[in-house]
Amino acid sequence: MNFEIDNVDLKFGSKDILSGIYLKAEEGKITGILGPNGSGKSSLLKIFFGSLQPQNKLIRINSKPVLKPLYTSGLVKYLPQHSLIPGNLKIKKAFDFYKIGWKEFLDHFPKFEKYASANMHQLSGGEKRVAEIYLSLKSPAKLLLMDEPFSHVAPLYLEQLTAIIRSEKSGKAIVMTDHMYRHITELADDLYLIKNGCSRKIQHLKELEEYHYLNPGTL
Ligand SMILES: Nc1ncnc2c1ncn2[C@@H]1O[C@H](COP(=O)(O)OP(=O)(O)OP(=O)(O)O)[C@@H](O)[C@H]1O
Repeated sequence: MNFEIDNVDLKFGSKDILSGIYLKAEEGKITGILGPNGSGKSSLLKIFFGSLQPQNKLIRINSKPVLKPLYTSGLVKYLPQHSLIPGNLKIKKAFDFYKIGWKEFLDHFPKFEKYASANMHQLSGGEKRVAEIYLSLKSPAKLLLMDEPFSHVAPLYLEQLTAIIRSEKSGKAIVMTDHMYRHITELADDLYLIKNGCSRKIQHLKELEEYHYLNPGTL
């Protein structure tokens, strides 16, 4: 299955944010989006999901236009930049709600055993993010949109999560953006840079320096 978003024009008031953006996400691949602060990455994910209405856009699934918001299709899961799960919900309830096995989660992350009867707000920011990323990855969605998944996550958990991401990608199209660009460049099969309102498909990492996303000599 493949998902395309095309001709995205977004303005807030008189400010142009995105102009003629194109991005393709394919099943079995991780599509990375990089871009400076305020370049419109979160907005693009919201538009893809269907929760933000731009001035113009076209979404296609397997080359066929889709006019209804994608979230109504049941095919897409969106991990927002900020919290996904309410703080007053018990973590085990969240796993029940998503129909994801708590025991299987503990096999990966045994340190969470102590939170078996805790509310989400009792977890640290990074721990909460680990649980949210895991729930998103294990969801049956065909398109997974992840907005800055790695913020606040410590290196050991990051290693485990990237292994799970690699093992889950075969049946999904995963789109992710993060300022921890090395994680994105290592994971991504396809990479886009959003800058000055435009999207560019990156073929060689050196282009990230040429387009002034990274300082010369960073790579
Ligand atoms: N609801 C809104 N109303 C007005 N302007 C907005 C709104 N949402 C976002 N913006 C503006 O749109 C631009 C793009 O924001 P967006 O959050 O999509 O960027 P981003 O690339 O995800 O940024 P960051 O990397 O800092 O999270 C910013 O200039 C932001 O101030």
